[in-house]
Amino acid sequence: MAALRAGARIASLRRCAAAEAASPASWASARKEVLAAAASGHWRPLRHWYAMRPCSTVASPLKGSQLTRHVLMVDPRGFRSNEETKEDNKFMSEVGDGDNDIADAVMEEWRSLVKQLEAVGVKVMKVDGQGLPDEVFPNNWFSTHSEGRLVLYPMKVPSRQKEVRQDLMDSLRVDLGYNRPTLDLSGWSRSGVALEGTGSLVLDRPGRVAYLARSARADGNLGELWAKEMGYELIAFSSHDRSGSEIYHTNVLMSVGDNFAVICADVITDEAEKKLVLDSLRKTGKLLIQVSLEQMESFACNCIQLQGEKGTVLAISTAGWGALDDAQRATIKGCVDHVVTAEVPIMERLGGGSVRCMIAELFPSDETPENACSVCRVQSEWANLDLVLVHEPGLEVDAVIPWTLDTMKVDECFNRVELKDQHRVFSDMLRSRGATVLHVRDLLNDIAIRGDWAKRELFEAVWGEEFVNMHGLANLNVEHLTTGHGRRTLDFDVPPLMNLFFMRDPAFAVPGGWVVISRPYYSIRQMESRLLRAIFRLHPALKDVSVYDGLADDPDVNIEGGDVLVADRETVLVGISQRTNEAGANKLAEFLFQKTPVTRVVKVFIPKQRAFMHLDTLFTFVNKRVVLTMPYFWSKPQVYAEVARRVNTLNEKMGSDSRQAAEDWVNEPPRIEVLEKLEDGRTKTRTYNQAMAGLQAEGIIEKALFVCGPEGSYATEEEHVARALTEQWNDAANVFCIAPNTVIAYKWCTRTVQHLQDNGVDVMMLDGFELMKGRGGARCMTMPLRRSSHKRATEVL
Ligand SMILES: NC(=[NH2+])NCCC[C@H](N)C(=O)O
Repeated sequence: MAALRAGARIASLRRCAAAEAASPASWASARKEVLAAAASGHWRPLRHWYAMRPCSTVASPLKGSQLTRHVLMVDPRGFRSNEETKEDNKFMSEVGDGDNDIADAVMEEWRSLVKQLEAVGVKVMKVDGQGLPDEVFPNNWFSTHSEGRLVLYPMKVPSRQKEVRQDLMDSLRVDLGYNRPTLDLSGWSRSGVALEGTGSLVLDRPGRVAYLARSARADGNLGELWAKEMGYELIAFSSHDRSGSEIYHTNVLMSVGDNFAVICADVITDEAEKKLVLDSLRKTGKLLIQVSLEQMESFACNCIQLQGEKGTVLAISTAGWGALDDAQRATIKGCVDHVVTAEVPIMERLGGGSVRCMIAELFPSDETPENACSVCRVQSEWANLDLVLVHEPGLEVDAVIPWTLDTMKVDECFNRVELKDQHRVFSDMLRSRGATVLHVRDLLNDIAIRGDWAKRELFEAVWGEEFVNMHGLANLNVEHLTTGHGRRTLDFDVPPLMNLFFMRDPAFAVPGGWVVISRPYYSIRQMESRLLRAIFRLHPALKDVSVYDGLADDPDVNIEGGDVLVADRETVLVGISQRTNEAGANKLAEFLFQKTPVTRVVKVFIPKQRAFMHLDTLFTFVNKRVVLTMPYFWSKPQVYAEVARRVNTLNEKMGSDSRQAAEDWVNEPPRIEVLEKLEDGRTKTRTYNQAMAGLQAEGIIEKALFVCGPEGSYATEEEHVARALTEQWNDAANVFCIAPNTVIAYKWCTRTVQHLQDNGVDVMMLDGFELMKGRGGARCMTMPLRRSSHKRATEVL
């Protein structure tokens, strides 16, 4: 599926590129917009990419090595002097004719460099070129990082943008164990902003410093974004060659090894900037080898230090090495174990790049899959919350009037201001224990701000191509994706997503790093799932998350996240309820057994009533194997039947015709059915008519706490159930476990809160009077994306 998606994405990017080429005006305005955003410091994508940086294993200073033994090189089968790059690459001195001879000769230069590197024990991954003129310089479009990350870069000219190879990246991601989201900056090229990989950025990896000579190929603002995202300090400066032009790539004027740096400081004309660069190199312990302008022009700085089998290696061209004087060469020899000098004169003259440019370093991930912190990792309902997605209710609330309550699936009209405020307090609570909180609205803006092509893709994914064409992209506003689209009050072409703040339901994370897209029961909620699917597909920091959308379009299936509880890494509970049917649960089980570590799916059959619309309205975890649920619900459903009968009598006496299906509690009591995946791939089923006893026998729960207090604490069981039904209606059972034994609960559910506290549960109380009118609690309002198993500092102390 990932490959398919990448294919579709590339196709649509091409479409957009073509559209932009056809309309230079919109291209120019997009560029202006982006640069204005850059200048004003509004880097929206940055904020979220940065926030999404996994918190426990962020690259720390002095982590990792400067040198690698693994490199990737692309053969120059399509090599030719590129008119497009010649414009600002002053190192290209000729344009070739006699193309055939050149191609052979350049291939020979490349092969002999590969051989020489291999001879000293550098491992070279050789990749067949696709026939593009400059693809022998792959270090410009991607870089790899031992923190488990790949970065893709925007190239200045169209012929070079084509070098970006998704297929290659997909296999590198697997082979080198990169389990963090790819930082894909390549889309910026559409806005005319370039940053050409380790051509533009010369990295001191352990020192976390990135040097950047500003040029048309090295945008300072984008460099800044890169540095923030990757945890580096950026040192940007201007440079000028002898004709006064900017030097096109930083890596032709400097090279940083692990203990030395070669640099032509004369080209840094601003004295303060020059001092900054040299001081930084000295401060980070580099022995400086300063070279002249002439030496730089012979590619003396376009060299790279690598790790060989028997010590470190400097790879440099014969021209570069030859241009150095004896003293400089002696100093370098004192810093490295071997020097490899490669004969690459044609490449240098016609390509304007030398040895360093041809080598893309591969830094395998130094994180094991187990401790790696990918974006999506949910293996329980209780581990510390790291990353969570929410939606703050906005103007969609205006669609709720007394006459639309049923359609909107809420039970009261809201006070808009209070509703928002209460949700903000909720987000703050989530943050207060260290979680990063993502908002749907921000993610949508992150996508759309990348350019019209991205906005189009987003609207087409959610509202369909026809709708977008009919209204015109310019008339569509990202805000409307949540608030609905209509011409007049309450006359909607697409409905407002009033229930989107119950983020739990439209999609849900399961073990194995997957997000599953739901298929909601009511059509008013189905658009929410489409929106979530688009976000996971298009947001740059989420698009590496594996998404299963096989349920989303299946008309036989109903499933909502409120019914799905991750008991542990191998066990998922699925409520069979008003909103989720057996077809949904079975198909989910099939997927989980095939693609994830889950081996047990427990179907929990509950009454199909609005009050218990999802399993999580009456059953949530507060800690490992500890749950909060309704009293007598699982063990003595006849108590509910009795309360229902009394209510029916009362209603009848009072002349009301409202009735409860009392006998259903006796005829179809809650029960569970366990599907287990066997070693041979087949599935075994066990049924327990006593659900609670079954969950205990399966080792899924050890202890239960009850809404409104412990069982046996009221004069009669009926009284307890009557009290509990009232608090449960206001989501007393729908608590959100933010860390082991720590939950967020509505403060109005006083009896339940008291009982939790009596049992040592840390309860964060939320004033949710408006929120609960929507008939959902704290768990309903969250979509956890990552929970970590490590202990937080506060727990260890
Ligand atoms: N996971 C939950 N319990 N979500 C509650 C959703 C409430 C929402 N008003 C609905 O009826 O759909």
